Amino acid sequence: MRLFAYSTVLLAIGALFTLVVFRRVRTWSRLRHIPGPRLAGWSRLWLVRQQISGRYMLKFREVSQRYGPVARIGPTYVLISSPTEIRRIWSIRSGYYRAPWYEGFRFDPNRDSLVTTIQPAEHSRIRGLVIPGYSGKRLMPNQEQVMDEHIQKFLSLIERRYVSSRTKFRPWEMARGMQYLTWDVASAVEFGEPFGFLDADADMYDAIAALETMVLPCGIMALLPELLALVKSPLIKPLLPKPTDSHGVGRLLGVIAERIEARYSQKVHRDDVLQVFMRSGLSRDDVESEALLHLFAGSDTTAMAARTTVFYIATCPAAYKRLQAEIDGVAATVTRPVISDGEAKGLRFLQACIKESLRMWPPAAAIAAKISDVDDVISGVKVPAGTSVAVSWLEMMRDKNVFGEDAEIWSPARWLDSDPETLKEMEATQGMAFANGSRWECLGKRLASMELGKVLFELFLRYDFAMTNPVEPFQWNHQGLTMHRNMRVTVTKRETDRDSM
Ligand code: HEM
Repeated sequence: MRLFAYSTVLLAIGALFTLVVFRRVRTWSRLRHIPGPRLAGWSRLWLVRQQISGRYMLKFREVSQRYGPVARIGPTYVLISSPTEIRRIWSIRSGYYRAPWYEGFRFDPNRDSLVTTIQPAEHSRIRGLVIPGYSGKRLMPNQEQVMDEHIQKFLSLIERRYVSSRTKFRPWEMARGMQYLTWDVASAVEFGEPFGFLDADADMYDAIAALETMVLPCGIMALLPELLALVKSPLIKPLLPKPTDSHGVGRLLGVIAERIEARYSQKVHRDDVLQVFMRSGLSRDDVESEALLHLFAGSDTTAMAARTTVFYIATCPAAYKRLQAEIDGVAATVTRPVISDGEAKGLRFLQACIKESLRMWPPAAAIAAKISDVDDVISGVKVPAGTSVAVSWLEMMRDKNVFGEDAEIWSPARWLDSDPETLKEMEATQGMAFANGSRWECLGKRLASMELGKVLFELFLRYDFAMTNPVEPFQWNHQGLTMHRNMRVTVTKRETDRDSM
């Protein structure tokens, strides 16, 4: 009897093992014609390892260079790098939609926001409802005014605390410093009231740091949906941050929940983004998700773009001089105390510096997998339906066929002296930094561009910037979004101290 029981168990284990092996081989063979790292074809653990390394943007580039424009990076994942093919796949009528990868980035594992909504019809419906909030029209006070107030606060903070001279050395940690600005702008635009990071000159409740640590688990859940299912389970859910926690993300969520509750119970009325979302016809749960997305999607991306631009300018003397000459040329005639958005947009070299920085290091360079229900041919390679198609951002943005032999170099002048045909191709490729022309085109592009133009103009008008530690100017970690640490900058006043340092 016992022998019978043992052999039944052994048989069951054997059958299960055979089934697993059979399914693995079947999955592997669907993309066996596509080259890539060997382990990647068999297991998602290769991708998980890249995610954990905090460097996958670089690794993806290496893979594209080694294996070509279509490379296999997972049992059901391919990585593509051709700018024209990426634009085609992301275009509105391509038939591609978001892969389940996006679901790993839900704020609440049981609820979607616009950015995690996969089904195209549902995505279009929500997008249509939130667009008025992002357009910034008819909001009071207008978003430019709100932004100007915060930029003034930001400049006054630098002036008070972070200007160095020969007798004072007060380096500025630009990574966090820029985040305080963008988080306060985003919250003020959304709720009519900032979180107060600039006033505190601190990461209030350690919320930004806590959020940064959450990106890695989200990235892993995006690759392993089984884990997402576990997180939804009653076993794990109680361990997740709650709005009642006194620190970190929990506290931040608590502040946001209080603000939303005050609005719904009509204790407060303001004509801001939140109010527009509430009037849009979204359910209260959806308003909460979209409010979080508005904050999270815009703050760190914009901060990252701003500090990368300062870094590139500070390390390129030719561009530095040209930018300062452009700024000085208009300084006496532009709107004070903060340049207007229209005026900043008219400064061609300033805009070229921003564009070039977004090209060299696109802030939202995630796996961003898209999927199709029909077979496709990408760069001449057959890609079966149901394959998740990821983007090799650096390889695309540094494509020599588009940007020329010096594609590897940060050179804003390329945006001013290229012929119209080349420029058109460059614009279309670089525009992918905001997913331009796609059904997922960034809804915050207007706000981000306004903030970048204004803040960079005002910073370079007043100050000189040098990386405090040129040997290791910063540390960084890439989890789809690049997070900088210890990006210490020496800020000096242009008029007085420039020549004496
Ligand atoms: C330099 C700054 C920014 C960059 C580079 C950027 C980039 C992007 C990219 C590439 C996407 C497409 C994501 C995908 O589908 O995989 C996206 C989507 C989105 N962005 Fe931005 N973004 C920036 C700033 C902002 C700001 C300031 C906001 C909010 C105020 C914002 C809100 C959104 C939203 C809501 C979406 C989702 C659109 C949709 O699914 O239809 N972004 N962004």
